[in-house]
Amino acid sequence: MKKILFIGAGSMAEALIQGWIKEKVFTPQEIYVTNRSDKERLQFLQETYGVHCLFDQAIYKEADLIILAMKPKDAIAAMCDLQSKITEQSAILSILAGIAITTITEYLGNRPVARVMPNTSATIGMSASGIAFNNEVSSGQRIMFLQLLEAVGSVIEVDEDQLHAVTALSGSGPAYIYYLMEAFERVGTKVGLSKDTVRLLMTQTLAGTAEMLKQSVDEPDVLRKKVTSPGGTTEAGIQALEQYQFNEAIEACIKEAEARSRSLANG
Ligand SMILES: NC(=O)C1=CN([C@@H]2O[C@H](COP(=O)(O)OP(=O)(O)OC[C@H]3O[C@@H](n4cnc5c(N)ncnc54)[C@H](OP(=O)(O)O)[C@@H]3O)[C@@H](O)[C@H]2O)C=CC1
Ligand SMILES: O=C(O)[C@@H]1CCC=N1
Repeated sequence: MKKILFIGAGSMAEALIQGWIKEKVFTPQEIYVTNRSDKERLQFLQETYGVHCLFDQAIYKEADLIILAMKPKDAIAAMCDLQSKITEQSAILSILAGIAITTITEYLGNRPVARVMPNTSATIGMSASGIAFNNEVSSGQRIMFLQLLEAVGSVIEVDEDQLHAVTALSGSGPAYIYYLMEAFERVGTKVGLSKDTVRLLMTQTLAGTAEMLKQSVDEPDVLRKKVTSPGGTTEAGIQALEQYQFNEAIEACIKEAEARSRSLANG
């Protein structure tokens, strides 16, 4: 039986735990979770998913894989605490935004590290993840890491530096879409629909649009033009988006998020 140890028990740890258990990648008995101080949170995870949250210190040395899942600002303290507890062999999977692999090996020693940027849709097996490895990762371990992320969605290997952009786009991406949905629901009720009706219409519209982009050979602008009748409703809506500088807003959003990811490395 494997031993997978999560250091950090927040939203993203829970998303991966849920996804891996649902996809039968690990059994709950194979998963160990710890945090800094929030005992109620650990109790919730233990009761909800059946994972181990109270365990012997020996587990640190026995763990096959250690997952760094605390906030970037807490990473150095967590790694300082971890360094004497783990063996030289254990591999690391880091989901920390911004923190370089070299920072991890500086604190935890030279060892196999996969740096991953998943998103919370891992909960339902729909994450879009970026991944980068250090040279200590063997070809077998590389396959293992890729399979772990494929089990909870899609995964693409990128240069480590590109993970900042991945973080700004797909790591944070679900929040942008939820924010968009909040706006649709707010305005949808102003133009006469119930919130439930807006939710139903727009979740299906988002899902259908994503599927069209996956299946169609056409570029997004071609697909957009097929919706946009001259003098019609879509044209009026898009003109309003342009008037409110939609493109500038999106550019600022992604650039700010990317820059924040880079700055997280500096604490
Ligand atoms: N949320 C998201 O959508 C995504 C997050 N990420 C990355 O995942 C990481 C976690 O994010 P998220 O789950 O949102 O964070 P949360 O704030 O939800 O959870 C952070 C967890 O880390 C624990 N923690 C803090 N310090 C330590 C420590 N020294 N030792 C052990 N555990 C510690 C906290 O414990 P306690 O509560 O007891 O303090 C808490 O359980 C971040 O690095 C983030 O960049 C990546 C992709 C998407
Ligand atoms: O907001 C954050 O910093 C993390 C990284 C990507 C999503 N959440």
